[in-house]
Amino acid sequence: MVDQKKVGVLGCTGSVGQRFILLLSQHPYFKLHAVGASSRSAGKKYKDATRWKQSQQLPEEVKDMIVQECKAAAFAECDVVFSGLDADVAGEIEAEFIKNDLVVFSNAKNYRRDPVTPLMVPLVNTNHFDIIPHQRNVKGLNKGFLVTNANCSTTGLVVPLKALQDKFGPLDAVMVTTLQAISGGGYPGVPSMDILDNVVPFIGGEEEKIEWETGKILGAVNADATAFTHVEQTKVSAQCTRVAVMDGHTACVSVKFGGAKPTVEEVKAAMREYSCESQALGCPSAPKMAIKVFEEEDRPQPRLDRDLEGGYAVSVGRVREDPVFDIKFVALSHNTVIGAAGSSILNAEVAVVKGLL
Ligand SMILES: NC(=O)C1=CN([C@@H]2O[C@H](COP(=O)(O)OP(=O)(O)OC[C@H]3O[C@@H](n4cnc5c(N)ncnc54)[C@H](OP(=O)(O)O)[C@@H]3O)[C@@H](O)[C@H]2O)C=CC1
Ligand SMILES: N[C@@H](CC(=O)OP(=O)(O)O)C(=O)O
Repeated sequence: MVDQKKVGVLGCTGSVGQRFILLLSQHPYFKLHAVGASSRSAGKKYKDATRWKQSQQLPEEVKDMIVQECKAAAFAECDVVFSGLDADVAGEIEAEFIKNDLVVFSNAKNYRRDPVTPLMVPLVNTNHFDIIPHQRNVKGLNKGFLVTNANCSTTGLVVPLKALQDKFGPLDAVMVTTLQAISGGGYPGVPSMDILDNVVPFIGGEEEKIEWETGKILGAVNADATAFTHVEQTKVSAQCTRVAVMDGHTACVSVKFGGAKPTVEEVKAAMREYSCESQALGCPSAPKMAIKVFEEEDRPQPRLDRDLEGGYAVSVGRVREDPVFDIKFVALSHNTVIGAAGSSILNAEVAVVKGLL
């Protein structure tokens, strides 16, 4: 039995913020204590500040919470602060929280490349928590620390890649084409007249994030836990598109192995058997199966499969030989659960079990 920790949510009114509110309602480790957003929302009751866009009801206990300005003083009692802030403001606001020795789990891109900050996908690299004592030294922190989670498309990609890397060694090349849901752009997101009856073949900065973040996430922490060693061998090429799907990012992936090419059945088995630390630690949100491998020739599909394991698992299907690369497959992940808020929450659960909180 874990003593419930008081948690805050920054950016509580947004697409990711709303998902935090839902996932934290009735959470065994965490109790929502404070919520923050911009000065447009501050001072209002949550139910009046937010345009609730989730298919589940707004939890009763959150409706009348007063939205705070995103200042550390208003969150001083929180054991953990989850950030779903717009990247334009996340850098400065999260820095102020860290300076005040708070624990921040961020969804924003601002500190993902920081050399002492983990870029963590909870189904892949929770061992990167090992750097936290060093981060505290570098930043002069006592109990606070900062962990970021990855870009949502990167998240859905690196889970199957990690299963393959663990089993068959470092990969040589990965080519990925994404079909990304509109909720990935926040609310109100892409105008309806741009996305209906259409595919938009550009998401600013997305391809570069996938190509860079993969190497840090699949990499290691060095021997004295002071730096991350990126995987340099695996070259990643990404093309990203926005499609008229509400939630759930699809990725069409081709892989070239560094060593001998495994069979399709060996690849499927490696993914089915893959397990990770957040599962081994018994974290409440960890999926039973990190990767669900479909045999049906027309799966996974966002509408049918995005909520598998509450959105915390990655679905893979159509595993087959690639005549140019070695193997190709389709992966699907829920962009606001395992791709965003759920990732932060599961990372924080691991931190609780590891005694970092
Ligand atoms: N959506 C997704 O699938 C994913 C998103 N992310 C990242 O998560 C973050 C949030 O994304 P998303 O929820 O989609 O974005 P939204 O645009 O839906 O929400 C942004 C939030 O930031 C708040 N905000 C804006 N300006 C300020 C300010 N000046 N001070 C304080 N708060 C402010 C907004 O509050 P208000 O309502 O008051 O304006 C709102 O709560 C981004 O950094 C995004 O890149 C990461 C992975 C996936
Ligand atoms: N760009 C992603 C969501 C996102 O905000 O990503 P990031 O946190 O890497 O900026 C999408 O459009 O689906």
